Amino acid sequence: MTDIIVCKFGGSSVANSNQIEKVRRIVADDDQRRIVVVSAPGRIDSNEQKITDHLINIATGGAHFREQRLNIGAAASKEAVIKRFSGIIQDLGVDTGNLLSELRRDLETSLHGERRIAFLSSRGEHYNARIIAAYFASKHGMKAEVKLPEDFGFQVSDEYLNAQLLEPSYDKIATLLDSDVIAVVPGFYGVTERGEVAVFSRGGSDLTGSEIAHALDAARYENWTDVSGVFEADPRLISRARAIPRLTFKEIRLLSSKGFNVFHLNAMLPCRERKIPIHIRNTNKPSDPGTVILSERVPEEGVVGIARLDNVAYIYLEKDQLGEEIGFTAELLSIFQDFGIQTYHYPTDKDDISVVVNQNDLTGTINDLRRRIEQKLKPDFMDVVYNLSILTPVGMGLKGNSFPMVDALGALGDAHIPIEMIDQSPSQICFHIGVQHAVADVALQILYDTLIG
Ligand SMILES: Nc1ncnc2c1ncn2[C@@H]1O[C@H](COP(=O)(O)OP(=O)(O)O)[C@@H](O)[C@H]1O
Ligand SMILES: N[C@@H](CC(=O)OP(=O)(O)O)C(=O)O
Repeated sequence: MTDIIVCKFGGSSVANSNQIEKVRRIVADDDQRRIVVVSAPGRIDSNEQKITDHLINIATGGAHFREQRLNIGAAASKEAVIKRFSGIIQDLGVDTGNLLSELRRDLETSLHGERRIAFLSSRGEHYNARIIAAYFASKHGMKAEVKLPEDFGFQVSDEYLNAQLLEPSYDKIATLLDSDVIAVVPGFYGVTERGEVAVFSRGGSDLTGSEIAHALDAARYENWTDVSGVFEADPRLISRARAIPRLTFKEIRLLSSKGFNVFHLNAMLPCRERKIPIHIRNTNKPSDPGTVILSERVPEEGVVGIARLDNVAYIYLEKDQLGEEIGFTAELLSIFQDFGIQTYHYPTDKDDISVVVNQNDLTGTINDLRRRIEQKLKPDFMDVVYNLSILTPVGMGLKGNSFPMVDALGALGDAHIPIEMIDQSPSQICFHIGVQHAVADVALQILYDTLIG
């Protein structure tokens, strides 16, 4: 293990010059903080959009915001991106040469399809890292340099919008420590073998930081955001929720995959492999203790957090003895795979099965999907149920302890909340309760009060 700390600052921490100054102070405060991964500027306030969303909107000719029913065209997004970066440069008072003309040129790229979306959506991180490194170095005499993925060889697969890091990158990442400068690295993107830009899935700067921590065998991976750690429930939904002091890698994996969007669900994997603690901290309150994520902890409670996933649908099939038909489930799941639809659970019984999915993935494909299932598997009955929310209590203390599950169902029953689905995870450290979206707020509140509050 080295004594290096890898820090990642999320979009909210680098959204404007005030935030960037807070980042500079945090980095300067500990000389072990040698790697600084930065995101694109995030929201300054809730009616602003993230720069990455503006960039995707430019790439898609305005379709990205149209899908979210936002009336912001591609030209307006272009203006917003340029305005935000020129504002940051001006407010920081830093000389960035012809960086803004480079940005304008990049926004006019002639790339098409996924390559276009990947390239444009990476520009937020790319330009922010260059500006932040210039600010660190020129204004305060810090020894800092930008290290771009295309220069040091952060190589990824050519799945342009869902890239994976390639093995040779690990040796290249190690070269970041060749000199004693602080390396400012843009998160979220890498380059393919052919030198094209490919991005991780959304929120993927967390992954950049985690992969770098892994490659350098860092002492710690600090993930700086705008909340004081991982909360027991989304703090926007449960105002009483508190930061969780300690979580295991397994617990954060389950919470992130079931709706906590504070930390990318795959970002714990590279750290887990080398037992590198992850520390989630608040850029606006650096003295708050935050949440530490590690290999093991002694649970003092049953449930440590409750995640919520909205926009869930399931496809339900009935066919006599399908549960005995070897290969039925495999064939059904391969149809979803052919349509590029990720499946979450597939509870099965003797004569029926349901497949749980993100309902946005069914937009535009559901009719073709149904047709293909009918042709291939000839079910007796098929139905699609939309607008569910899945609530997932998680905690190491649930293993072998069914009381919280009983309490949860009892409390929802007392409140006459209809339950659409129940499922216990094979690990026994979480269970899922599906309810109609319309009652999800009340149901989450009841579960919080019963299991944690
Ligand atoms: N359980 C949770 N604990 C903490 N934050 C959560 C949780 N669930 C959702 N969030 C939201 O995640 C946000 C932080 O994630 P994100 O917006 O990706 O930050 P960043 O811009 O730092 O990458 C918080 O502001 C909070 O609204
Ligand atoms: N900017 C990218 C990657 C990222 O990780 O952003 P953030 O740190 O703001 O979640 C996105 O919006 O998806």
